[in-house]
Amino acid sequence: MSMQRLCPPAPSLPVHEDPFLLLDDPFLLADTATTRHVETQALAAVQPGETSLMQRAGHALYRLIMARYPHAQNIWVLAGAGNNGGDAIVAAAWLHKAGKQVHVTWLGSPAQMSSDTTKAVAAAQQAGLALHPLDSEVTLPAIELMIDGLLGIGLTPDRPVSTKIAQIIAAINQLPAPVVAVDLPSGLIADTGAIASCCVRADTTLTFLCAKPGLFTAEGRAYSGEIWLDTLDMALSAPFPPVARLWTGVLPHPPRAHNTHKGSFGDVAVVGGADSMTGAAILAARAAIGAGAGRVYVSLLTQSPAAIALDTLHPELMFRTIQQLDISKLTIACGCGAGQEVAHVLPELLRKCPRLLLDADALNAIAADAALQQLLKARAPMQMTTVITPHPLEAARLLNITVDQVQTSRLKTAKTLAQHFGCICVLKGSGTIIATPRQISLINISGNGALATAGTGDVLAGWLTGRWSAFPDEALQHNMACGVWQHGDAADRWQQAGHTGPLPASQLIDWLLCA
Ligand SMILES: NC(=O)C1=CN([C@@H]2O[C@H](COP(=O)(O)OP(=O)(O)OC[C@H]3O[C@@H](n4cnc5c(N)ncnc54)[C@H](OP(=O)(O)O)[C@@H]3O)[C@@H](O)[C@H]2O)[C@@H](O)CC1
Ligand SMILES: Nc1ncnc2c1ncn2[C@@H]1O[C@H](COP(=O)(O)OP(=O)(O)O)[C@@H](O)[C@H]1O
Ligand SMILES: [K+]
Repeated sequence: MSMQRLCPPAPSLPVHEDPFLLLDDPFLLADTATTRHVETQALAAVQPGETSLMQRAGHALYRLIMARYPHAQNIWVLAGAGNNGGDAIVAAAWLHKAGKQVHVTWLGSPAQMSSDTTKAVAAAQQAGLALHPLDSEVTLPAIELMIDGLLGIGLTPDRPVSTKIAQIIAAINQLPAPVVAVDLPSGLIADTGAIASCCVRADTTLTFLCAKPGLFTAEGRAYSGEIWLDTLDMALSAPFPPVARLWTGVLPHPPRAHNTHKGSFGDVAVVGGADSMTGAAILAARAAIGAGAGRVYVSLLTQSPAAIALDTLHPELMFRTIQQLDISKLTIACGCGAGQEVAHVLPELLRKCPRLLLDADALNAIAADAALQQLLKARAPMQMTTVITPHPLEAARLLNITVDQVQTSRLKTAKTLAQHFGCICVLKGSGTIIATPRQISLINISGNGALATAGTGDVLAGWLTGRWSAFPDEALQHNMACGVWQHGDAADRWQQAGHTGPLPASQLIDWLLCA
């Protein structure tokens, strides 16, 4: 069975430590250059008389449409001039043979067709299916389904979508009928998930041969809908390095053993909560205890005498000053609502804390101070481990680039930060990336816009720190990826329960705890 749904994923989590056998693992993601290599090899592997890759792709598309949209009778197929359009034309011919009312708008011309597209066009016409130029009117009474075969991996990323295609994309996005995208929603850049200038908003995307990272991060999730992969029955021999891997679940842990005690799960401190932002530190601390830490301390940075010294809803949290804590024995989350005060405590934390997660204001302080950057870089060689959890603006500040530059190259940005500072980088946002200096980057698949509300990042920081403290022997990248996945999964369950608005950060903790 070569077709499978990647997103939302099936509940099981296959963990592959060896990332070099592309196609054996549907969760490995390939960039366009690799996809083209795979395509070349796949084309060479097709024996004379066997169906071509385009025929397989078009037939897979037809099967998916018949399964997902069986009642759609009136179908508008938008076929571009390249092979993406060829795939759509093959599917259109099958749909026509199945008795559907199919209207094909084709932007290609006989003078500029690949040989596979030439065959697809000829076969469609032989089957009695007309291919209409753009200026002819769509005659379908009421369109029930659209097939977007305008642009695939051949989209030139550094040039805006042409006016003609942009107008078609605008028309598609205005119509109420669902859209099935061929390989990629047209306009989405396969390698990054950025959009060229406009993009088809698909309900379902069927991608071919290899899954592409752009479907899963940046704008990808918003434009791709449900994502399916068809490997076109290719069994390829040569290994290709993937660019990233999807992270789709949580690794199982044995239940807490009978003979454990609070000391078995480590101590966490949350350093943050400057004036008027104490809530951020409380959120992180509550999340840390929920994630499994044995004891959780809160070190508030506020100087206000009115600052809280007890969380009445979570009296298990202990309020201490940093001076009262033994930094060298703790797992610390620093930054949650920490304001500018954090710059004063960071040097000591960076020098002494063995397991340090840096978020928000801690990252902003480091971005603004070369000496702090040196201290951060010095940690890895001294066997001290760091996780940073920037959102795109914090990542931009750390690298002195723009948010747009971050969002148009999220995988590269996360890897650069991990390598530059010798840490694990959790680059937040839709399709959160978990990068390390050397391992393959992971893209988290869970989560949704309900998380776009203040404080959910503080909850993530605390949750990850709590997991780190409770499971110190688990491979850190996987540990952090599991925590990121749980955080997103809580928001997915919240939506599945029928909520449509934002998920308040304090409630997010409750949803994390009732997984
Ligand atoms: N590899 C695989 O796994 C397999 C690949 N297969 C399929 O082939 C697809 C790739 O086909 P492809 O190479 O022909 O490119 P494609 O996406 O049709 O785009 C080319 C067209 O887009 C146009 N164009 C480009 N940029 C533009 C812009 N900014 N604005 C406007 N136009 C722009 C460009 O025009 P030009 O640059 O020539 O002016 C040209 O007309 C792939 O996605 C998959 O569906 C399957 O059949 C089998 C397995
Ligand atoms: N649209 C979205 N899809 C998936 N995750 C999201 C989305 N918006 C926000 N999130 C997640 O919510 C959290 C927000 O963190 P952050 O921006 O630091 O917020 P704050 O600083 O207010 O706590 C991150 O984990 C981020 O990945
Ligand atoms: K497309």
